[in-house]
Amino acid sequence: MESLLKGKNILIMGVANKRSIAWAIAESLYKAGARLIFTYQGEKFGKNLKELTADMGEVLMYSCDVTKDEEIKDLFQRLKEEVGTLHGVVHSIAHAKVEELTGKYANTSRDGYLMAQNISVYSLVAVAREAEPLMTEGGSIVTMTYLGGERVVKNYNVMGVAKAALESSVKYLANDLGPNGIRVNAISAGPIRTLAAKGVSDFNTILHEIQEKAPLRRATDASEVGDTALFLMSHLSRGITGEVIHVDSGYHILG
Ligand SMILES: CCCCCCc1ccc(Oc2ccc(Oc3cccc(O)n3)cc2)c(O)c1
Repeated sequence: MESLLKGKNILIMGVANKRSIAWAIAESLYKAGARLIFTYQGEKFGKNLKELTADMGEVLMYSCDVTKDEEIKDLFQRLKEEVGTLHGVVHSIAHAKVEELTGKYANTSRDGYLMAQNISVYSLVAVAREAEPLMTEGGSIVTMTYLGGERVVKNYNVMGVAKAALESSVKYLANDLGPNGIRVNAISAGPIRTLAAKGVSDFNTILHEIQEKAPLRRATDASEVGDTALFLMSHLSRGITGEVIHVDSGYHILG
């Protein structure tokens, strides 16, 4: 596996700390020989990232607030100058108001709905648009989704509707970018105890349910998602685009 991604430049957006799914993906891609570039949002996560990547040698990292088109444009302009060709993008960014990740979905506010869509869905559209011109040798874009975007999962609410839109966006982006050899896919991960997961009510209930009922009778480990991302970034998945791959111990197959 140490050379599957040799010579590939891959951008990873969304590392907050060592428990982030984006960090587990970074570890898998790094072990496969990729050259990693990171974006972070806010000084705290920037500091965490500097510490996490200390023994990775030269690593480029940029601050990027994905709610600002100018920041996305500037990011890719700098990547064009400092990296040149991009072979992959990992998008692991989402947000919703924590008070709207509990109770009735019908109580979602207009600005809460728009914020969830803006950060969790539209950011991928803008990133894909700006990344395309740098992906001159083709490539792969991967984003993160969850079962709550396909069917009702209690409390997931406004984020579920955002993930439904994200999964549809993946298909439309796959169609747009396919002619240039750029694939666009999503990984639907089972619940993993991340900083973000702290914002979802009753997370522990769902995690327990999976350990009891999922075909593999265990929760998803972030390294499983990391390795699936490695597959999606590599030549091995060259025939796959517009797809959602479930890495969830099989839980999604149950009624
Ligand atoms: C009730 C569902 C239990 C399983 C949820 C699995 C999961 C865990 C984390 C996920 O990612 C986020 C990302 C941001 C997010 O919004 C947040 C998180 C923390 C604070 C905050 O103000 N908003 C909620 C979930 C996600 O999309 C899905």
